[in-house]
Amino acid sequence: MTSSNAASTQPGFPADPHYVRIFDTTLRDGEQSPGVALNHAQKLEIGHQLARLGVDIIEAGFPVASAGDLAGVQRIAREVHGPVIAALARAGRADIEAAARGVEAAARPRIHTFIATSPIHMEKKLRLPPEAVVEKAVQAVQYARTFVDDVEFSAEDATRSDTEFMIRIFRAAAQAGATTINVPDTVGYTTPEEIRALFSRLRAELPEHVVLSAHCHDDLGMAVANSIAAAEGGARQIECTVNGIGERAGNASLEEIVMAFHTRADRYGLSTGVQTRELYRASRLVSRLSGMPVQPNKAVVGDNAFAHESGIHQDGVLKARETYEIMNAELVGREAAVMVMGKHSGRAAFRQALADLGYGDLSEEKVQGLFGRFKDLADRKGQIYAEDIRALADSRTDVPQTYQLEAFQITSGMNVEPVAFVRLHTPGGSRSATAHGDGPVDAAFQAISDITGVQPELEKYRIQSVTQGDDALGEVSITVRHGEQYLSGVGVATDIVEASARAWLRVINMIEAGMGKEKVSAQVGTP
Ligand SMILES: CC(=O)SCCNC(=O)CCNC(=O)[C@H](O)C(C)(C)COP(=O)(O)OP(=O)(O)OC[C@H]1O[C@@H](n2cnc3c(N)ncnc32)[C@H](O)[C@@H]1OP(=O)(O)O
Ligand SMILES: CC(C)C(=O)C(=O)O
Ligand SMILES: [Mg+2]
Repeated sequence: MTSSNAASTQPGFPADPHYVRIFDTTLRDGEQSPGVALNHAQKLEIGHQLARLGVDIIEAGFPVASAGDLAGVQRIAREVHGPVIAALARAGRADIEAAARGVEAAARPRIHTFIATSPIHMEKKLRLPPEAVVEKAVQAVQYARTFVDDVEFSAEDATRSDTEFMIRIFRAAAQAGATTINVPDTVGYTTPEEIRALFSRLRAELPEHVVLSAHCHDDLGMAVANSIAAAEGGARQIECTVNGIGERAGNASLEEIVMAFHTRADRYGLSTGVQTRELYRASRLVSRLSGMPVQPNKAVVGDNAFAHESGIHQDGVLKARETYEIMNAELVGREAAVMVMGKHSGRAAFRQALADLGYGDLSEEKVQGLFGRFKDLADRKGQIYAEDIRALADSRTDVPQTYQLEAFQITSGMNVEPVAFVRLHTPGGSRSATAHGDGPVDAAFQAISDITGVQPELEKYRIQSVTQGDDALGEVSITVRHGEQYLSGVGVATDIVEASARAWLRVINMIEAGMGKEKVSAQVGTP
């Protein structure tokens, strides 16, 4: 269990001492991601989604940065209802006035003012002695309080600052009227142990009425762990962004923090007001509007976060979802777990995939046969889509495999006569032939016919892609005439010449088996 915080009694916020406020800074720190610039309409769309999500505070921008930023903050303050609307300001009158103008229309406005407190920032960047920094901080908070009741003060680069100096400046800021004291790990330098201890100390040293806040960056990949550790130490506000976007490696990811508190309530005993079912929608929206894709293996919202490809995992999930899922996909607004079919998949998932596609009536023997072919295909193709499985299942019509394709090689190009080398497994053993043709497919047909001695006439030839992706399956459908007989066949493979050769071989095997009719249709899959 985490230490409690008597400061959670500020008006407008839940009084529960174990409630952690979510301060979303996607529109301010998130927008500071290199290359991201959101227009007003986009900011507003995200703002409305953040309100639906139930965040407590939206930091809408940094109004002194530009007239456009000010107008964007003003629009959110006017149109987004529910959360507190905050604006950022350096410790200076012009910034604070701009921030005040930005949030003046909000029902619950906040000014967030900051100044750096680490030796390197004070000396090299601000070029101010510590005394002057404290004075500027106090003046900034006091001036901000002349506009709004809710003022947040941040000590930029806090985690590289001297703790005693920080306590001093925080006490002064609280005395000047700051209601929230924020501790940014501006450069992502701290560790969970360090920040937990820092917050415990600050909680003990600072007046109870101020809320302590953590603002962590992800330079060492610890932003979420550090935010949670800060909460264990007494933070009751966490600053974060959707998808963890932000300066450099980004900020702490909102969805990960929220789901950590939710999933491990037994460990932390903390809660947030976030509607978890809106998380995925928020993630997609921010990704689309910011142009920053979400990595597939991203926790909670990545494409693979609820996908299973390994047979052992799939079998477990089919028997009981909880075997391999600690969260329910629906709880974060996603569709239920996805079974990705590939070379690591097992029979249980394959059987289920067949049943889902309407092939639940196949005998166990048929399923076993198809499973072997599925594995071969997966080895060659990687991911297997529903269409691939359908194509496999549809190819089950039994045609004696008198001839089987063993290997082929094509030479083709511009101003070169196409040549095909084909090797077949025949009743008399392996046999091969090389043939020329009008094109590579024609050459392959010719080589097969030379080996088998069966020479049907091609009546129709159609090719289409039956699956998605760079390695999609091509499906070739042919109709041939052999004497008075008409035969149709389909070949499926990742290589279109191979798909064509398989279709051709299929009809030849049908001819050999005396299956030719006036109109016969058959299908063939890979091997
Ligand atoms: C950790 C963070 O995320 S902080 C927020 C970072 N976000 C941004 O910077 C985005 C918006 N920024 C901007 O548009 C511009 O930088 C502005 C409008 C804020 C300032 O622009 P400029 O006046 O051209 O100043 P510039 O950016 O070159 O330098 C920053 C100045 O602010 C000073 N400064 C930095 N932080 C603070 C602070 N918290 N309080 C007071 N002054 C500060 C610097 O010392 C420097 O002052 P100097 O010009 O006297 O040396
Ligand atoms: C302005 C402050 C809160 C900040 O973004 C940081 O220090 O990272
Ligand atoms: Mg930041």
